[in-house]
Amino acid sequence: MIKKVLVVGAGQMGAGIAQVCAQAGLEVFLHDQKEEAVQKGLQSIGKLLGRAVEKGRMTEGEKIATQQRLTPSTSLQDAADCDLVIEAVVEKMEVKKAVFQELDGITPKHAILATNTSSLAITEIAATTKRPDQVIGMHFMNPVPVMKLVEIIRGLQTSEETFKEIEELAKVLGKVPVSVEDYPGFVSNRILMPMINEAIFTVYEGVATVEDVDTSMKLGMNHPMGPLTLADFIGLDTCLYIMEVLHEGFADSKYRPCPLLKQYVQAGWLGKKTGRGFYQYEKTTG
Ligand SMILES: CC(=O)CC(=O)SCCNC(=O)CCNC(=O)[C@H](O)C(C)(C)COP(=O)(O)OP(=O)(O)OC[C@H]1O[C@@H](n2cnc3c(N)ncnc32)[C@H](O)[C@@H]1OP(=O)(O)O
Ligand SMILES: NC(=O)C1=CN([C@@H]2O[C@H](COP(=O)(O)OP(=O)(O)OC[C@H]3O[C@@H](n4cnc5c(N)ncnc54)[C@H](OP(=O)(O)O)[C@@H]3O)[C@@H](O)[C@H]2O)C=CC1
Repeated sequence: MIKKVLVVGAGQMGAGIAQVCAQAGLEVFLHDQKEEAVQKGLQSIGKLLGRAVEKGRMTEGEKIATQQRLTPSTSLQDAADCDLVIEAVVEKMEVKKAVFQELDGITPKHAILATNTSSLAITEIAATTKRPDQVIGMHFMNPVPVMKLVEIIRGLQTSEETFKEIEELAKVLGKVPVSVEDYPGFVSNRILMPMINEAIFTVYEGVATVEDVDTSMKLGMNHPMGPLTLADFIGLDTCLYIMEVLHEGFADSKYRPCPLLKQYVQAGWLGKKTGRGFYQYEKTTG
């Protein structure tokens, strides 16, 4: 039974995951290397819980109880008595592997190690641990408190017991789980990211402006956000890493990342989180 969770990475995904876990009654550590990042994550959770109280979806008492279940962490040793770790650090294989190796040595034997990776191979991450049967993909969508879907990805070595526990947890969190096999980009990003990349190509080739591309998809296809607004929201670094995983994983040129996407990432224009991407933002979000 999963009661205590540590979330690694207090960025936009990690904070959202920590929030929904705490709201569901779990004890949660929110971990990042820097104290400042943890505090930023906790602040954003506090704001969203405040909004939930204003909207009448939660009482002030429930908000306080949720916040009391959230503990800041800057040491991975806090995972020593956790039943589950959900990793949400940057989308880079070598960084995730290092985190999983460290966690493997810290967490109790029964603990499940889950990754929120958008595209990377669960099988490869699992193979760096001594418990590959207890490693699994638990891919939440952004913004986590709002979006219902969780892709649950089995690595080649993932046990049925691990899969069932995580599937059950997703339901406890109020999410709808779908079962996905371990192929680059899984289902959601294999379909979404080439569309975003193509939208960037249309701007790169001068077919239309950023605004007109977004308007086409919003008003023409009823998408809630245009693809370039969505790319900024996801993070252009994350979009590029996912395209690179698809390109390399399928060895198919149809997944080549648009040069403009590469250039924006090189410039540090990562979207909403850095204040500039295809659009400009007030630099408030983390
Ligand atoms: C990259 C990956 O690996 C996978 C991914 O996640 S891909 C990204 C998937 N996500 C999407 O495609 C999101 C597409 N966009 C949307 O669905 C909507 O624009 C949206 C839900 C984000 C916002 O909805 P909206 O109607 O335009 O705006 P708004 O009315 O302000 O917000 C609707 C609700 O969402 C909440 N919300 C909006 N942004 C939020 C955020 N960043 N965090 C938490 N909650 C948020 C608002 O509080 C609001 O809730 P209430 O009405 O209950 O207060
Ligand atoms: N953005 C999205 O829409 C979605 C993203 N994902 C996936 O979630 C993961 C996180 O993405 P997102 O939240 O957007 O990214 P962010 O950049 O917002 O957050 C990542 C956080 O992890 C921290 N971090 C990096 N390395 C470590 C480490 N070794 N130990 C602890 N913390 C670390 C970063 O700190 P610092 O900045 O100091 O490096 C940062 O605070 C990625 O794998 C991404 O693919 C999944 C679904 C949707």
